[in-house]
Amino acid sequence: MSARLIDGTAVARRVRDEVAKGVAELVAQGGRTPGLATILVGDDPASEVYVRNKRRACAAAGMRDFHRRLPTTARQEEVREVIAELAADDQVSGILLQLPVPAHLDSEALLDHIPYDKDVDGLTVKNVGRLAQGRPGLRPCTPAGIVRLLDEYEVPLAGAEVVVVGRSVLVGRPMAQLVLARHATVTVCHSRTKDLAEACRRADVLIVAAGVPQLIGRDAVRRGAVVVDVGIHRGDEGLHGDVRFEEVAEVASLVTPVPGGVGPMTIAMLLHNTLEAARWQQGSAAPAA
Ligand SMILES: NC(=O)C1=CN([C@@H]2O[C@H](COP(=O)(O)OP(=O)(O)OC[C@H]3O[C@@H](n4cnc5c(N)ncnc54)[C@H](OP(=O)(O)O)[C@@H]3O)[C@@H](O)[C@H]2O)C=CC1
Ligand SMILES: Nc1nc(=O)c2c([nH]1)NC[C@@H]1CN(c3ccc(C(=O)N[C@@H](CCC(=O)O)C(=O)O)cc3)C=[N+]21
Repeated sequence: MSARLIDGTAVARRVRDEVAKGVAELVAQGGRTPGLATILVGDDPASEVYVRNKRRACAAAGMRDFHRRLPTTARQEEVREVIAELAADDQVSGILLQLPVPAHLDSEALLDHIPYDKDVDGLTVKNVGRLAQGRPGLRPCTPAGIVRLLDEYEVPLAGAEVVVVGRSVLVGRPMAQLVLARHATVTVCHSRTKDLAEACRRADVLIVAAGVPQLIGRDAVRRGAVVVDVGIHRGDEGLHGDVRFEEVAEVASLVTPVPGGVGPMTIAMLLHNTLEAARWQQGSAAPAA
């Protein structure tokens, strides 16, 4: 392996320490303690793990932990009422509806009930629009965490060719917007892209969020490129991403591992967003781009 590893666990620890400091400062200045409310509908085991980790991290940073658990059978109105109650509670700075929700629920309609200044996932129409317009607002955690990782490793984005594989509302689209705001030349690939490997070979920075195990091999990576693997797949022998790590590490200059890459940053940025949201609600400016 010739690539250097991007250590997401280490950077995430730094971000979490910064947040803990920020929380203590806010409280020392007489502000309200930030609080994160997580909503989990149903009993998907992976979602349970994620939500548990988010809640722990939140408590470790000195924030209040609010949690609502609803059964798989919960009706749209029941979830909406829970969101409304949390929206009205000024101890709650951030509201996160864990996705996916059971298929009979309309997740877009539910997200729209989260006040935009408590939308720590950055998924409401208001924050998505703010990002698209290049205005300040709360940004989706995973792509924001990736930008932070690239900054920490001094990967230049201005003028760089960035290829994003995936166009989901949670990851691919906001990822493309964030690097565009940093003056990258952006290509977004998806399941209808004609020649994926060819498109990927353009990349100085290749960000893969397709949710397909082993999708990206060395034929899709230009020598010296930076490769960020967002995918998470739970196999018998542990976690894997969307990238064939061993072979890609032979040609890339920097690569994120799974686990220990993007995942820990997602949680760290959620805490960051919760602190920013609390400040915003208490009179500070909107979170900076
Ligand atoms: N590490 C972390 O913190 C996080 C990890 N994840 C993981 O990242 C992955 C992606 O998540 P998410 O964006 O929510 O997934 P979605 O399933 O919502 O989106 C996947 C995207 O990839 C595209 N795609 C699917 N197959 C191919 C293919 N063969 N070639 C090119 N593009 C393809 C789809 O295209 P189309 O639009 O045409 O269908 C779609 O745009 C998952 O493994 C998820 O578990 C997600 C969030 C956070
Ligand atoms: N509304 C919403 N917001 C999300 O941010 C969201 C979501 N729904 N649904 C699911 C995805 C997935 N996701 C991850 C978070 C942390 C790790 C993470 O911490 N991963 C560790 C490993 C953790 C483990 O061992 O399982 C790592 O990669 O090192 C991974 C994935 C957030 N998501």
